[in-house]
Amino acid sequence: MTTIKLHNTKTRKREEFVPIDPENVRMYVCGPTVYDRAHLGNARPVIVFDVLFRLLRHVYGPDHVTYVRNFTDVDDKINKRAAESGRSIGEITAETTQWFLDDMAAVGALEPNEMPRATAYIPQMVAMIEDLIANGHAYAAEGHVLFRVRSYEKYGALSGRSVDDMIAGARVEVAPYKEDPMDFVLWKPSDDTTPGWDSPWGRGRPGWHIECSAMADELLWKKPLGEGRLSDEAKKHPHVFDIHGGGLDLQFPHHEDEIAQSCCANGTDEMARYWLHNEMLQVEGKKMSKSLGNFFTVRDLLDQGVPGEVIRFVMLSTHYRKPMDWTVGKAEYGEKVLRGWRKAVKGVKASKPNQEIIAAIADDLNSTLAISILISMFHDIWEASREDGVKKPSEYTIEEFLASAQFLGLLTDELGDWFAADESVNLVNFANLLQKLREEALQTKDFAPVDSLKKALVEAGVEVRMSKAGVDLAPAVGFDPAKLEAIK
Ligand SMILES: Nc1ncnc2c1ncn2[C@@H]1O[C@H](COP(=O)(O)OP(=O)(O)OP(=O)(O)O)[C@@H](O)[C@H]1O
Ligand SMILES: [Zn+2]
Repeated sequence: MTTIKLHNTKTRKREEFVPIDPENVRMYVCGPTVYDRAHLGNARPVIVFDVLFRLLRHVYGPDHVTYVRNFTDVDDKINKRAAESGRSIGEITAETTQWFLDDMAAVGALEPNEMPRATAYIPQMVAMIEDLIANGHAYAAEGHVLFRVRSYEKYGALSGRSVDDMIAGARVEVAPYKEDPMDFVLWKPSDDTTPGWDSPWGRGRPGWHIECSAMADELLWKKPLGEGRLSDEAKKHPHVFDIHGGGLDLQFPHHEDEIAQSCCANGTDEMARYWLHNEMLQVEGKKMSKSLGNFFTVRDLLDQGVPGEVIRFVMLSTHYRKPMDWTVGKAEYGEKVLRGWRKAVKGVKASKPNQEIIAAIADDLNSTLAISILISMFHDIWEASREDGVKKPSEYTIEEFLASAQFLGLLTDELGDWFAADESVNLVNFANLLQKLREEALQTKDFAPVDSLKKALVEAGVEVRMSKAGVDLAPAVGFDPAKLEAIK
């Protein structure tokens, strides 16, 4: 069996991944707050953990992996958006959730097994908060319930920092009902204008962190246990699951708070075995984020004609624990490479992925290495097929190359529409027309019609080569068949 190694934030070490129950590998990743289109940064954890999901399914079998990613559909940012736009909260969250699913499918992410919405798990959150109050880790005050951070001595272990250091670096809200400024909200009161649910502390709504603790426990522990799916070994580690993921920006406070809530409510000494954090997608050295306003959405790029497959390729080219920038140059390069690959695998049936690719991903998700192996595999196969007499045999097959790319979620049928659209356009007619105009121009000495057609073709992303031998047209980077339609 393939050995998987993962960098565990908790120990700050690369460790061999050993699941609690290999028949039921369990992973939770924090999902989006649904009030706006996903920006490109939001797509990074989705793609990173999709690669891990594919690896786990490959190693343990697709029926033996449970991946849960939530939708935060109760949050003050959503309330604010609803108030500003005059639309209902339900309408905004339903629309944004669907946008997110469409945009993430466009970059080739498989859907997780469970995608719980926070508002469907309020009773579980209330029950967990009641447990925390009962065992002294939380207290109710003025309609709020707060987690007593100083009551959990391991608080801060994930980040490796002391509580005092963290307070110094964070914006903690001081409020009269708090025993300590560091204490965080588990429940807060709602007025008539904000969504609320009845609770032992009056009508209110949950704080952000509690939802992940409650939903992870419900879907990764209680549900599989109830269905009789967990092994005896797994039952020896109640409430604990294998992998918890998210962006590095969530490490503190969100993940520290999740750990504190889960461990204190469940009486465990860990929430998850392995904690993985992706680094940030940046814009000029700063995290791309909605609050900073320095973002563009995945949909913006798709609308500009950047194929979702190219976005995926560019993301995979940088290791998940390194910050990265999006550049036009990277997208152009990705499109060029993918166009060449897609041309070569037309009609090819995938066989089995190459072991080197799997080994690269199993080594702390080294997708950068996996992409460079794919590039050299392709080059090797191409060299072997040259018809200039200098053939050298390739150790790879094109079927294996295709399976290896598909293992990374590239060259799949689902992501192939952009290339099919390229292919369906017959450039020969344009080449003939250009040739005809050129011949006429040589007689009339009026080259304006030639120049104007050439300009329109270049604007549509067509590479135009004119020589004595004739006219040669080929799709280039940014090729947009829709613009060709307009020329007709
Ligand atoms: N620039 C980024 N690069 C990589 N991951 C990111 C980036 N921004 C957000 N994420 C991740 O996307 C997911 C959803 O984050 P969230 O909805 O809080 O977005 P956000 O842009 O950070 O919002 P805000 O600025 O309003 O806090 C989280 O897992 C988060 O870690
Ligand atoms: Zn979370």
